[in-house]
Amino acid sequence: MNNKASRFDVDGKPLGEFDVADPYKYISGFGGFKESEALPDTLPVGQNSPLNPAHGLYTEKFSGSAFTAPRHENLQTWLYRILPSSSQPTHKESPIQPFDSLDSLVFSPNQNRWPPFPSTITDSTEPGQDTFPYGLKLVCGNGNPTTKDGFAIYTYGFTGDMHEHKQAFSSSDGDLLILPRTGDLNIHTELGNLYVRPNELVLLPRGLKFSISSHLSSVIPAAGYCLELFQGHFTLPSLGAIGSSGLANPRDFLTPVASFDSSPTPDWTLLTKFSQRLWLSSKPSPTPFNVVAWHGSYYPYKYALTKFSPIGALLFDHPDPSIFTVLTAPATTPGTGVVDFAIFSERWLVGENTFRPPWFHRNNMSEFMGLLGGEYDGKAKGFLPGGGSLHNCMSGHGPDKGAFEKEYERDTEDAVKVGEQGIAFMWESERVMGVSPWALETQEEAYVEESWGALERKFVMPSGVKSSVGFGTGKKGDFGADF
Ligand SMILES: O=C(O)Cc1cc(O)ccc1O
Ligand SMILES: [Fe+2]
Repeated sequence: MNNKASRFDVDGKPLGEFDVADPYKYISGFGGFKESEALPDTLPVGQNSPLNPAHGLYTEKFSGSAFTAPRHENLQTWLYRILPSSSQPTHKESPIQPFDSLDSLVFSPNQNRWPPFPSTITDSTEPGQDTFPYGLKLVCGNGNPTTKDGFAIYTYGFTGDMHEHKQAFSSSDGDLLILPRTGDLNIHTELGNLYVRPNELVLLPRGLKFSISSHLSSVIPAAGYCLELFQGHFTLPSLGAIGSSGLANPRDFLTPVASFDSSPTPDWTLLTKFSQRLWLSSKPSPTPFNVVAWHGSYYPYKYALTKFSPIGALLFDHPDPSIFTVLTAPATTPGTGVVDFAIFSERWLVGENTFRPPWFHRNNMSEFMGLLGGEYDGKAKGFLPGGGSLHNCMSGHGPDKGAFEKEYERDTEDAVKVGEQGIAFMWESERVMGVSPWALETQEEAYVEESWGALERKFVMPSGVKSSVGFGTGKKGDFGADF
């Protein structure tokens, strides 16, 4: 495995000179019970809510599921903190509302493609209104956070520093899955700190307060993709016949260790996304990053996509993209995702007598795709790093003419390495996706025509066969069944 695909600026040039080592410590492993304490002897022994918690801390429960959820889906964490969340100031609705409403989504059978999304989203010049929460822009989705139903897909871009402005953000609407494309994310959370680079994912669960800065933002804006999951949580896919390892291996998921700020000064602003609206703390709050120790099963994590171990066809035919599933958020229909997250990363294509790029297809599931760098082997032209595409339920798509012709003319069976320069990803859903008015305006009008309009007929009728085999005029007596 190499890490060539690790870092790119907005034009796709490697960013090596800005490389910074991840300064934080993590606990490894996907899911399950974890514990961490920033001060020794903080976690209670043999119980959760002792009469007098260590060091004069308060006990607070933080849950990601109903108390009564089945054990394997039950997500609860105990926090031992300097002050509980209830002591933080109440909220008032923000005069600035950065989040476009899901009520205005437009549903269309047409295919969509976007050129690179802008890396500066907010045009506000007010101090503090150029940070991550203000830089989220709704692209598409389906659902409603008040009924914990569905998801939303955003592009983001920001230059402001939440740490500097002492802003802590949380979404009560859902879990945030962030894929940075440019700019490292230095993230402080209630449960500890994460350093997330392009080609890594970070999952910040519903309700977790966090603050993001990007040390590169003075050079280039931090930009990327974000999915907010209103319904359930992501989990690793079952591997079935693959066996017990491969794809995203559980040990490569990293959760931060506890880390806290003991400052009593009330100089923080709490920003809360609640029912698609932004709320601000009614008065300055002391830091929410005051959790000294925690234990439980509800926490943030990060994962380097370059650690994904792809599994594929070794002899012939192109398999379904579900073999590249990193994480899945299960729907109620068994085997189906509210959102499946798949990646097309560095891998060898080896199929013999096989059209190796994706086939032409139209699917029951709807597919949003993005590109974190380089090229996607399914497209020759126009699908660019930082851009996106949406192929909704039953919308025909597949390789563009360039990719199709190149493969059709291939006269060698040599194995080919693809995905070395960057990773394409797909958020696939059982839901039909609606597109925001902003995204409709910024999409490329000529996408379909440019990609597939010039596909040539290659059909050759075998000699001696009538031109309407089996297909009559429909008029009386002409059923066409005369071949
Ligand atoms: O549309 C796409 O490019 C995504 C995709 C990839 C693939 O290998 C098979 C099916 C599919 O939808
Ligand atoms: Fe597809």
